Amino acid sequence: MTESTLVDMKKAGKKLGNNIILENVSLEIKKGETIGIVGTNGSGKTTLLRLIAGLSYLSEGELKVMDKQVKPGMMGSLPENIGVLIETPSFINHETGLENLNNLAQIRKKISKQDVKEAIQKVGLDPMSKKKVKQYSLGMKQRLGIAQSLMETPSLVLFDEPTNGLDQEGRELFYKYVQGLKKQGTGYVFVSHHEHEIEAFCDRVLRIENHTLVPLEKEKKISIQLMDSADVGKVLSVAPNSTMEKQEDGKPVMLVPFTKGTDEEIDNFFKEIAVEYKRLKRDHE
Ligand SMILES: Nc1ncnc2c1ncn2[C@@H]1O[C@H](COP(=O)(O)OP(=O)(O)OP(=O)(O)O)[C@@H](O)[C@H]1O
Repeated sequence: MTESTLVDMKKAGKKLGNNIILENVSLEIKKGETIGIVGTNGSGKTTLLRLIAGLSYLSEGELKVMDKQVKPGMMGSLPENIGVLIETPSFINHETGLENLNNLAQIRKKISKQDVKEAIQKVGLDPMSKKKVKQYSLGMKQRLGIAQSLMETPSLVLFDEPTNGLDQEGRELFYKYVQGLKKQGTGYVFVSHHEHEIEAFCDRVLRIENHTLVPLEKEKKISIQLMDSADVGKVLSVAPNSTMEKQEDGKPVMLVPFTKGTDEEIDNFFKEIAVEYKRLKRDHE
């Protein structure tokens, strides 16, 4: 554990009733790192996030979050600078988005009303809208939940399926916002079923298998040529570890990292972000 460690989980175990959910889980997250967690339904992904957030406690092992030991009875003395979006965000329905976030910002009094407005703008919502949250669509609520979790520039953010319900624009804005804070040192844990999205975006991806965390096999890169040069930004927004290689016939060639995946799955990933491309080769081929 060093000064730049945000999360230090050692040999952690979690039982719920008589069921073992997690066993022998060790995880270290450093400043500015994006960690992806994948796994089948019911494998324990949300449980892991809840443990790190201090919403639930280990049955075995040790957990430090920003140097504070997380253990039963410490509610209220948890590290304050954690942003959390776990499950559906809940807001006061008869208030506007701005009113909701202003009220929440009052709890810690870390940011100004102007900061709240800017966070709402960053997710593509209008802070001055008179719409009450009850009139929001699912995607709008999700955008507001993202603004809430990021508005105070937390050191660590825990995201459970953050892009659920987001359209293409929402996802691009989300990744841009996340990437901006990452550069300032914010660390992230992403839980998602969109494996390719998470693999392209995160620095490291781990899978929960047989109750424990297993790193996904070493990164591979595929070489692609974009049909439209304007799409470079789109690829970088969801796969920031990609690199621009060269131009061929005026069209950019990029290397995009994937940990695994069939050709069809990778095609679907690019379809989802609406990028037309031609496959050149995989670097491991
Ligand atoms: N209160 C509880 N008591 C007993 N078992 C529980 C309880 N809550 C959850 N579980 C069990 O814990 C396991 C892990 O649940 P969790 O929600 O962490 O999985 P997940 O990987 O996030 O699933 P999903 O992909 O469906 O969101 C599941 O098998 C679930 O049945």
